[in-house]
Amino acid sequence: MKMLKIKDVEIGEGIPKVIIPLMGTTDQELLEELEEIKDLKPDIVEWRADAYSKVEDLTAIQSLLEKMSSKLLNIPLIFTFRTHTEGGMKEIAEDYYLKLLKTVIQTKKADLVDIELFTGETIIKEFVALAEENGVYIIISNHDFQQTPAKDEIIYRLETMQLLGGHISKIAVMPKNVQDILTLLDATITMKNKDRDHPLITMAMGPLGLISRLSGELFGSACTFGAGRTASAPGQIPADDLRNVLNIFHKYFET
Ligand SMILES: O=C1C[C@@](O)(C(=O)O)C[C@@H](O)[C@@H]1O
Repeated sequence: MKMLKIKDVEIGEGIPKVIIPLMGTTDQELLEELEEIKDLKPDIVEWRADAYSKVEDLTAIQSLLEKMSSKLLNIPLIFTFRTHTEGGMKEIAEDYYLKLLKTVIQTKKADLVDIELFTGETIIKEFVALAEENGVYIIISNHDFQQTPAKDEIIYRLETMQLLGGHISKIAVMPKNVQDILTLLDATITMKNKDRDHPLITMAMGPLGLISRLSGELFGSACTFGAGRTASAPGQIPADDLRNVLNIFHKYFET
């Protein structure tokens, strides 16, 4: 897996990088939350803007992004609006979703922007080109809160993300039993062994899926989400517990 270096963070190399989500709803809450999570030493911070009360105000988004990026300094920032159909907190029109992502990319204040695979191939390719012009990286993502697709389907989605030019591919699935976790891990290791040129992030959500959030160094998931003030998905454990396990794993792990 080729490594992607964003600021000083080497994604796809060594210990999986810990991403802490910001889930505040107001400017004040978000800025306080940001200070709080900085103490947890995140490798990367994700702003889950679908939780933000003023997400439909582009000027408010731009000004908050500026404040966040100036406070985060060398910590990369991901901008994510998780759509309602993929588990997000707010429903917005598709046109606005696209306008929002475009505005964020053009501010150049987020290092990475998340776009969902089902947005459509043509649009995604346009966003990848726009991001590259602006020095921003694209995570193409997919979330299944109902089930775990078959291994071939998971691989197909991750490969499609790569073919569309995304810089990182991410899939989150919901396991119904232990076998589903093996399916997700099997798809992940299969993709890792293809040795394509960009990092993957995979996870099984909910309490059953916890092992997938801890074992990325072995199976090939380059980043893992840990909760700061509030978890952004079921199954996320506190970031400091997560880091402890990742460190123990890394200490005794030999490639
Ligand atoms: O895509 C993801 C992964 C995630 O859903 C998780 O399961 O940790 C959490 C989200 O905030 C993030 O955008």
